[in-house]
Amino acid sequence: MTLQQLKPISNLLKATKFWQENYIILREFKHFRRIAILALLFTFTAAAFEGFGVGFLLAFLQSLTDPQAEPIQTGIRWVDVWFLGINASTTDRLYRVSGLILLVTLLRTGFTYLGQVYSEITNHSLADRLRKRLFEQFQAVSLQYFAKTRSGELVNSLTSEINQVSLAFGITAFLIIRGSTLIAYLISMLLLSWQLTLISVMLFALLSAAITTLLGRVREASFEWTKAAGSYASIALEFINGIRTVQAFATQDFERERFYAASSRFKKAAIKGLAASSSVEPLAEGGATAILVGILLLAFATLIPQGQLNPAVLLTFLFVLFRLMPIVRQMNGSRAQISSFQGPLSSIKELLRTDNKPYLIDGQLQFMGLKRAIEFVSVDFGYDANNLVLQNITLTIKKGTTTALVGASGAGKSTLADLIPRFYDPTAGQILVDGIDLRDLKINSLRRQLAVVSQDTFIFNTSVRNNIAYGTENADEKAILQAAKLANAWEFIRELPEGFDTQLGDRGVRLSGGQRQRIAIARALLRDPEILILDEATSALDSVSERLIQESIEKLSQGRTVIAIAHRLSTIVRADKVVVLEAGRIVEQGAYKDLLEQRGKLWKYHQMQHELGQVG
Ligand SMILES: Nc1ncnc2c1ncn2[C@@H]1O[C@H](COP(=O)(O)OP(=O)(O)OP(=O)(O)O)[C@@H](O)[C@H]1O
Repeated sequence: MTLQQLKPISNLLKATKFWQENYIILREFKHFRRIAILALLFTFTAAAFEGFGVGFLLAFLQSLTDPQAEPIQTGIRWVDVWFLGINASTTDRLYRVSGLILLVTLLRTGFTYLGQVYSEITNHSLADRLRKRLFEQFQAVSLQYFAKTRSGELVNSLTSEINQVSLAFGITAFLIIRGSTLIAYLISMLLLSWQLTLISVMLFALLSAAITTLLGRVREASFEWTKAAGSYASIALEFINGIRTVQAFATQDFERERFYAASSRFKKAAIKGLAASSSVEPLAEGGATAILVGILLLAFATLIPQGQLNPAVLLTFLFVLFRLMPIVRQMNGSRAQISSFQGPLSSIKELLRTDNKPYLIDGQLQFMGLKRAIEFVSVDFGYDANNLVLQNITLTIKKGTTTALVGASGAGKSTLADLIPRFYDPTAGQILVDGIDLRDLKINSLRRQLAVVSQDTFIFNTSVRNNIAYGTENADEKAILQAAKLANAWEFIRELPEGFDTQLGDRGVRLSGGQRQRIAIARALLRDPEILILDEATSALDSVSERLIQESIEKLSQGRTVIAIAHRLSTIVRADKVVVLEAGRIVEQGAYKDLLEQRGKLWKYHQMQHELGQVG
């Protein structure tokens, strides 16, 4: 069967509610559909052999219990003569049929094995695709999304929830595998005795209805469980990330309460979920045993005395029923498990949705470098629509100049700077680069010409060398060394146990604030950006580090267009333009000297800072 011939089947599938609800995940199967189809083919072949096995078993039992009766035949002459040995002696027939049973069993187990392996491959390929899709999603959404979402929940989704979703699909595959065996058995049962089959099916249907009601509760409990797990992960991550603050503020008791409460909520939700899902199997098992006993009694009381059933058929029927019962039980257990994965499933589906998240739409034009100026034209911005953080910003930043942003904490300096690399888009107004709207430029072509040096530079868990070369392709050793020297970082790198090869971050050496900043400066120097965004450190450094950093920042700033979130008087004095922000509005802008002469906001600000002995 070619993939083209499967089209009608896939169209039928797409019309189902199951497809529509899970479309966002199911469409991933197209990337490994051949493997998925092979898994199904192997599974169905194994089921077919299961059916043949039952037929041969009946032939065997009949030859054993009633050797005089007409041997069971398939109607295919050569099969009946050669394999079933209808013309041979009873003993010979028994040998041949036993051989057939053995052969069919071997083939069945072989195909079952292949079916399982291929469905596992399908399953893990799905998890892999989903992880990568989520990664792409997180890369594509605007930073605004992350400002509103708890990172612990996102980490939980990327790790544990994805696994649960892939497990849910693994179990679905298992249900298909077991379901096809079940069908093979049902067909065999119908051929053996339609009366007994009818009664069994009716009783099992009743049992299944009872289980379905129970599954509703399992599903509900699973949503609570997912919520509790996400919230726990979030609190745990916050606790680990904030451990220094927790200890410094002696808030261990407060954090303990929060952590314990989250952990207990998690425990309670998990117990509730597991209690609900675990009640399914015992119910299924008890019910199935009762059904089996009922059928036995019925057969002995009516069908056998009336001659409608011979003992060989009853024995085979019972054999099939015995084989069938664990399958029904496992299938019900699996249904319970799938229900308990509804929470993670819907959370992953929610994360994959693209219609309810903010995205930065990439532009078409290549940024070829700044020629004249960056202009803000009546720019408004708010992290949410009804709360503007920047209002009516009109500002020109000329190429090659340094612009210092000054203002009280929370005035909007960082937010204004964040609009230039398009971390966020303006809510109203425009930002123009040489007359072209920032939104029309290819984001990466713009960002490649830009470096941000900030006080909270992220140091990756890798070597010093890789940390400096981060974001610069094909950086050679000489250039890295030169950048480190210019950034005044070489002095301390040289002292590290393995120099440039020393591992930094979690697994290695921890750097001081000033050292981190010098790594950031070296990183920016190597990148050689045209536009530099400088978020000066507010934290006080010792005078030596301060001077070293100051010096390297001056080197870094030479010949570039610099936007500095300025806390140091030296930066403000050197700036070509000073922009004073107050509650998201520009209240003054101009040359430092001119503004001081005007005795306006900057002057007042300056006076105040002088009294405190600082500028920032
Ligand atoms: N991710 C965010 N989500 C929502 N609001 C934010 C976010 N980041 C900043 N804000 C808010 O925007 C306003 C401006 O913040 P911003 O960080 O730009 O100020 P700032 O002048 O740089 O302050 P500081 O000097 O303290 O860094 C503040 O009221 C702040 O609460």
